[in-house]
Amino acid sequence: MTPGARASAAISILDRVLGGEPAERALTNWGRASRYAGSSDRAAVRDLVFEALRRRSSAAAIGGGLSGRGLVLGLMRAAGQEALFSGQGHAPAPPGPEETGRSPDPVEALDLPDWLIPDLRDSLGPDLGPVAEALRHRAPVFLRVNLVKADLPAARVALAAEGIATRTHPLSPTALEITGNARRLQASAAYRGGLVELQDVSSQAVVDALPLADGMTVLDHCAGGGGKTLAMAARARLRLYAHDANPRRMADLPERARRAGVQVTLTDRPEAGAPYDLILVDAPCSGSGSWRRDPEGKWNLTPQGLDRIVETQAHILDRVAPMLRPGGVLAYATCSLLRRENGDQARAFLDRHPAFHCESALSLTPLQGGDGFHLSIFQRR
Ligand SMILES: C[S@@+](CC[C@H](N)C(=O)[O-])C[C@H]1O[C@@H](n2cnc3c(N)ncnc32)[C@H](O)[C@@H]1O
Repeated sequence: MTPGARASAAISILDRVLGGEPAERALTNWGRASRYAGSSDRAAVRDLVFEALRRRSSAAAIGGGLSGRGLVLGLMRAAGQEALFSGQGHAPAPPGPEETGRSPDPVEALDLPDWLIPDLRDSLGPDLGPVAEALRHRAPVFLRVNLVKADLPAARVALAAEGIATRTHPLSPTALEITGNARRLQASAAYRGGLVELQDVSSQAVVDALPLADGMTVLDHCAGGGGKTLAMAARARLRLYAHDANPRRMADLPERARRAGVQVTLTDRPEAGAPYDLILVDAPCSGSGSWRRDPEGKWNLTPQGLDRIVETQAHILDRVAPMLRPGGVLAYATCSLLRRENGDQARAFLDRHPAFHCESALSLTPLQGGDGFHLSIFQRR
């Protein structure tokens, strides 16, 4: 496919996304219907779609409208590549007089939902502008070295032998950032053999901060795909339980645990395994710290949706608190940048549960390299 044809494909996919179809599904449907597209075409179209979503409001202003065409035209114009809209071959038609566009205003330039900007300003203070800018760019790809199977230098060597270049990262001693040939990872022996897992560096830093020790009984209460479950299992010999309100999200966890060489028990009745020494609540949240990876999330969040999320977080904390033994640790994490979901939620929990005190808290934003994350560690007296 020519660059112009890729732009046309991105336009049609973005139109479907703006019409309500999830981006992954729209990309898959386009891929199925476009057998002529090779793997590099698919990757390029995907990159364009996600870049347009990360910069939705600024690209729409520059491109003259919130449509697939406006977004891609805005991206191309901003990059000095408007000539791609040539109308030749499969390229999009040249811009018409109504598509002159304009510079984004200061709010549009942040590429954040308007309604959330006061909350984000309140939460991030002077970091709002730099964080918004970071969220306009694609996230780096991080690996977690599985210490059950390899140390960091050995994993680096194994990856390098397969052409995958990496560097270490100061946020976590198990993290490697891929600097070359990320697309080779899934087929690599190092990945298939469980030496490394895909995991954001801030997620790793959150697990590093947990006071885990051999022999502990631990519950990962919102395990999802099990990224943090596996990271905890690699840190110490634990009796480890994984639970999720949507058990289908844990479907791959047994196979991932087998590949990683660790043991995890899935449970739909976490109360049955109580009392626990440590419970991790990696709570459902706005996802605002990971909008680089999930840019649709930033435009799909609504004020009502956020209220519901905050309520659910409080319910989950109230449910797990009695499952801890006295002296046990409750770790509350979100990949959110918002105070409502982080510090405010933690304070409200302590108000409702005087038997707990806050041991420590950690807040990360994309300015430190990984996703935005918050961790509060509470101890039951
Ligand atoms: C942020 S994700 C977890 C990510 C996962 N810990 C990881 O590291 O890959 C939040 C998870 O919480 C689950 N969840 C939502 N409401 C829940 C509830 N009331 N109780 C338990 N899990 C819940 C969701 O299904 C989702 O998988």
